[in-house]
Amino acid sequence: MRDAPGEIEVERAIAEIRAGRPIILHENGERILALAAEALDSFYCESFERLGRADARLALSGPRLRRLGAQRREAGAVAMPALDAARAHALAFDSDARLDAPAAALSALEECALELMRLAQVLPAAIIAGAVGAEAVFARPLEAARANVVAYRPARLAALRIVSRARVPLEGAPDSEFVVFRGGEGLRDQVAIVIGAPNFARPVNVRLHSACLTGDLFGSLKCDCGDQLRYTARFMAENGGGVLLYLDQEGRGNGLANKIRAYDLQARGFDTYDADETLGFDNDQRRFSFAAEMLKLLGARRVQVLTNNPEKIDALTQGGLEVVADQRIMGRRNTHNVRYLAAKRDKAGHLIDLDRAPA
Ligand SMILES: Nc1nc2c(ncn2[C@@H]2O[C@H](COP(=O)(O)OP(=O)(O)OP(=O)(O)O)[C@@H](O)[C@H]2O)c(=O)[nH]1
Ligand SMILES: [Zn+2]
Repeated sequence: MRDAPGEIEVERAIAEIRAGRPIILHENGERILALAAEALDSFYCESFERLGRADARLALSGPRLRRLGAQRREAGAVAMPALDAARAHALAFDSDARLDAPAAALSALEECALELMRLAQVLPAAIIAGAVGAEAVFARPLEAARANVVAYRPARLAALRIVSRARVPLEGAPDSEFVVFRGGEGLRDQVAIVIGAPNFARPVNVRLHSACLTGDLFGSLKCDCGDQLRYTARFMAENGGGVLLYLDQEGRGNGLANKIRAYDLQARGFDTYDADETLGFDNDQRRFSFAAEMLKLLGARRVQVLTNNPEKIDALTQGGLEVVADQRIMGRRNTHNVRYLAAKRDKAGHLIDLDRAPA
């Protein structure tokens, strides 16, 4: 299957944003320059100045504006008549900053710029300016149509497909097959691990597991992910098989760099959700509809879900699967992760009974 031109354009725009270069977004003849706020440095300040206009704005997400003390709950933009990297960075991600100018509503193109920042997994804050004359100052900036950005997430869902599969024996689950999907969410492939020989005519054990490099791979003590992952594989191997989805949603969909930024804030006293909000993110960026599609592509219809997260159960039901049971799955509790687990229980409604977590 070949990607549509609109998707290719957005993928290139995402690569430009991640590389810290400005792009042009356009719709109906209106054109704006957008640059990730975290990429603004003295070079870009001078370049924007050479454009010769004082119309630059800093677009910020709703959570970030709330953190800065704004009254409005929606995303908004602050005027940046003289582009100043220190001020822009403070407003975009400094944990102590307060709003120093009023925030105005975003235009549709500015909203679109923030959506691209999220897709690119940089901080959701963008420097915006009119694009007139941009070609003379920046080396051929990439252009993307707003309509293509709007269509991108649904197109990625519809494009979900299996690209390869092979048997990979795992410790504790030697009869396992890795099935790799393209599409869905994030910047990389998705993985389904079919463990044993699940009988799809009966309710199948499933787990939706969002990637956690620190916990899954390195055994970080800050979360319970690694334990949950390994427990799931063993449980499925010993209980009639199952399907373990490993989803490219590092840091609740914020990406690894932003998760580590959040960890730095947590080291300074913020809990997991306050840290994300300080960086401009909602409690949870993840959507799980593509995970339901992966399960259906593998033949699952009725499922027993291993999770403490009610949103995953709702997403599978909404995605057309019949959830016949759900089962709690706890990693070990320790002094480093107990606050994280309690925050998930208290602020996000996860069904966590800390007294029953093994120490
Ligand atoms: N942003 C952010 N992400 C985190 C933090 N700690 C862990 N994560 C991410 O949170 C996600 C946890 O995903 P899952 O293991 O699927 O867990 P869950 O949504 O808690 O649900 P269940 O484990 O199924 O109950 C992973 O993407 C981790 O990388 C944190 O402090 N901040
Ligand atoms: Zn983790």
